[in-house]
Amino acid sequence: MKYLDNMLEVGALLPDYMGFIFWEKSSRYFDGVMPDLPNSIKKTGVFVNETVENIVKKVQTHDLQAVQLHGHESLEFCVNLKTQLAAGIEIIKVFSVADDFDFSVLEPFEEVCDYFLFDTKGKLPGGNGTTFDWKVLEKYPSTKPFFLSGGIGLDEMDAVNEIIKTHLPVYAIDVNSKFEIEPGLKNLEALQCIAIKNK
Ligand SMILES: O=C(O)c1ccccc1N[C@@H]1O[C@H](COP(=O)(O)O)[C@@H](O)[C@H]1O
Repeated sequence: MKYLDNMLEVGALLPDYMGFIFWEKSSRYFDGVMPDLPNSIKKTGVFVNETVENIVKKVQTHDLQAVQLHGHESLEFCVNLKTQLAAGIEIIKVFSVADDFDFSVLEPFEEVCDYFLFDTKGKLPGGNGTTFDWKVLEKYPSTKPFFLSGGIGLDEMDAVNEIIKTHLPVYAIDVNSKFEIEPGLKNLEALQCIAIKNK
């Protein structure tokens, strides 16, 4: 999210999480003032290879409840970050997935991260607007809940509903560029379709 009025409108739909991109190179880069949002919404900072110090500052300044690590953050980095964040701030570690994704890389992160997030490997660290072949998730070896992400739009909703019905621990569906009018400006009408379906 990037624009104040748009944040308030989307906030009224009560998503569980709302994301703010703190990666300067993104067309969705957020550098504004955080509005008052319903308490149930976890304000989530999205970071790409940022320093622990800067992440902690953003968490405090914007009263974030979760951080999404969307770069090549190492296990050591995550452990260090955890010690610097107040208790209860969630760490969501992103992994960029291609057909040959090696799920064994996840195991060391299980303890320190609250959730995994699977996004599509692409040119950009995130926001590529493309899906990956969710069949690779059949090899998911863990019970750790994960966010499913990467190019999810209204056209993917049937497939989303199918994957939710499987044994996989899909915790949340993360939508971004496919629900936008322009980068950072979310399409309320499109979001309302899924918000209503979820009630
Ligand atoms: O959206 C961005 O600009 C972005 C930049 C850097 C890191 C992450 C970013 N977005 C995240 O990417 C995924 C997938 O987005 P999409 O549906 O493919 O557009 C999502 O988690 C966004 O938060």
